[in-house]
Amino acid sequence: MTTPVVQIVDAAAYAQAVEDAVKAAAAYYAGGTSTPDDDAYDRLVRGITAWEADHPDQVLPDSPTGKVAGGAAEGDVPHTVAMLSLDNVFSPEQFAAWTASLARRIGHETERFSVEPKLDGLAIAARYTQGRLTRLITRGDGIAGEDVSHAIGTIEGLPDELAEPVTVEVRGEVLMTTAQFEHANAVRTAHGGQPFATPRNAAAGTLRAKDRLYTVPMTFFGYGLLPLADTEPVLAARLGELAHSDLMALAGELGVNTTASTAVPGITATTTEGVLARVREIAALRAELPFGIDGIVIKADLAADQQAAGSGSRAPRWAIAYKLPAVEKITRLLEVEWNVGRTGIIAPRGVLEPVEIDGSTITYATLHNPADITRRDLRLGDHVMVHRAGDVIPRIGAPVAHLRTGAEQPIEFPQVCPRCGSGIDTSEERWRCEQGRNCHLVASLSYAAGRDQLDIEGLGTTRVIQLVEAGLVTDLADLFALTRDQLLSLERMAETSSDNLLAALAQAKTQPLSRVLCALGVRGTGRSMSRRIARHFATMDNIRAADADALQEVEGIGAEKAPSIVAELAEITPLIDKLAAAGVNMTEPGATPPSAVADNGTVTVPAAGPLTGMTVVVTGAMTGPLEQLSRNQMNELIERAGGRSSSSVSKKTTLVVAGDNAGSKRAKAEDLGIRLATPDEFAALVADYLT
Ligand SMILES: NC(=O)c1ccc[n+]([C@@H]2O[C@H](COP(=O)([O-])OP(=O)(O)OC[C@H]3O[C@@H](n4cnc5c(N)ncnc54)[C@H](O)[C@@H]3O)[C@@H](O)[C@H]2O)c1
Ligand SMILES: [Zn+2]
Repeated sequence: MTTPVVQIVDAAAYAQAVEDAVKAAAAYYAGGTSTPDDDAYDRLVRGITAWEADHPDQVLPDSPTGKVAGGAAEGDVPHTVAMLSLDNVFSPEQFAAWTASLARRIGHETERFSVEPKLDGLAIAARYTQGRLTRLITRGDGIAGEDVSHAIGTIEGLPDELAEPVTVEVRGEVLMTTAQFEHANAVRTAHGGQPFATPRNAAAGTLRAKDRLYTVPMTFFGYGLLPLADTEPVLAARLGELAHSDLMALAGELGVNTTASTAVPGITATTTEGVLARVREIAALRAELPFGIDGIVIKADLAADQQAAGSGSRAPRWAIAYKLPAVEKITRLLEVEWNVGRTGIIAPRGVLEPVEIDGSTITYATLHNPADITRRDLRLGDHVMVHRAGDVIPRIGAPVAHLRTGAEQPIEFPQVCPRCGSGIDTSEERWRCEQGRNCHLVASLSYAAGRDQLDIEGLGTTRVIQLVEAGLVTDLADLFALTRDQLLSLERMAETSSDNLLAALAQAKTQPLSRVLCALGVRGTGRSMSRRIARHFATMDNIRAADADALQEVEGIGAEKAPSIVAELAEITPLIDKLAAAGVNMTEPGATPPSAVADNGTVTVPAAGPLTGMTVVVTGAMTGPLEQLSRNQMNELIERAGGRSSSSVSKKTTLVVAGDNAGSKRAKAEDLGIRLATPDEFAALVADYLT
């Protein structure tokens, strides 16, 4: 997982890159929001490193290379022992090379390794005087850090008082757990602040903030224990001799939180294989951890090995970070979709400008709920931090506010259920369709009653909801069993409307098979596909008898769609039977089944109509005898007359029916020299088929 470098071409570009990197690092360590994502920063630093390797005499003093915190952080409290960064490896091979170089340096194989998660927060030194926590210092530039003692009392796992009155320095990571991060952003935005983009960013910003009106908790994990100047000499000597794993046990006994309290406790291993096995285990658990990790830290466990290895100016030689792929990237939020779940939960989903995270391209990410969108102050067009760990659904974090251009648009929340049109219950953070589990039923009944399906006048969504809520209808077929008395028992249902609805239902039973099929809502069978299937098979029995191969004879049904249509039709067999029993028409007028081979061996060919062999496109407003026809009805008419309907003009088009205000389709037909007809001319052509 080595990201490509930024190519630096000349000294000016190099100077600019150094300036950019120092600026980014300064913001990064101070908890600012204006940082690039880590991959982008690392690419920049690799570019700087590469250029410096070729131009060693032109290295700028500000350069981030070879420095702790990229040279950007500072402070005025000197550290007892330098607080360093870590070098990285990215693969088992690189790790093996590191262990080999360590063995050469110390003159023998490393006897024992400690393996711990690399917590993704920021390093801190906590000084205890006779057991009391007196001072908190950031890592700073490694030599001196900033005093952040004001944060004492807000960091879980870092007790005010140790179990023993010892004078020691505890080092470790301050971070925000996922829950603490959510809480911090809620509190921050409630106080009018911008939400933090990442938990790391939130921890850095919170730790350094002095005069906040509110406090938000963070968590500490210790990974170092060392003596201070006035530590009692026996203890000081002991701390200098203990193995890292023993120091961690001691820290735990003193009351300091360590990784021992997590699902990925630090362990020791004596072989490279043992270390790598643990690396894999921790990587596999990463997505489930309640805090972020960005790798695994491997240390020579024994004090003697550490001393023999020594340290460089930026990192110790006895420890290494085995980096895991970045799980956070910045990309743009393009759109928000609202999906209704099985139980009626209406969940927003963000559509992203595609971004690659850990080897997969991410185009969607969850946004939880409307309150969350408001809390994060997200807008369409925003640059957002996207987080994806393992197989978990990617999440959208906060917007990167300083990248706003002013063209961002507010995200619109739905006013009615986007699936069935009912009201929305907004009393909880997770919005829900008022129909709950019935939402799907209401939506499918409303769809079936629609103009292009069974065209049942008087059966709009409101009426469907009424029927469903009264328990009168539990599926499509129940509609046809409704009685006058039942309808009259409903509110706002007078005699006339009841009779009208019954008449409309009776009429719906006579609709052609294509519309009945469409009304069933089988995936992949919209209006025109339903017509093609119905014309091809002529009867519902034939359709149901068809296997996937037979279905593929219908134009537009491929190897992928066919089996799913077959399976879905099989699933709704009882419903289809119930509809047939209720008297719903199951044949397509004028169509002949494909294998209608007569006894004498001749195949019955469907009667040719005036449009046989033609592909017809309708555009503009219809007038005259065609005025009342919807686009769907026009297409039905074309197909009844033997033609093929299409919605776009191409070289294959044979006729374009162009009504008033016909636009680009007409122009294209003229360009291609395709025959044009007015609505009246067309009506005359298909007069026999107009019903
Ligand atoms: N996005 C940006 O603009 C930006 C700017 C600067 C740095 N960065 C990122 O920061 C990283 C470099 O930062 P760094 O110098 O803090 O180094 P680092 O985070 O890669 O590694 C060193 C740190 O690991 C931490 N750590 C966690 N668990 C540990 C454990 N068990 N034992 C010991 N240490 C442990 C300590 O805080 C230590 O200081 C780079 O990966 C870079 O991408 C990003
Ligand atoms: Zn609904």
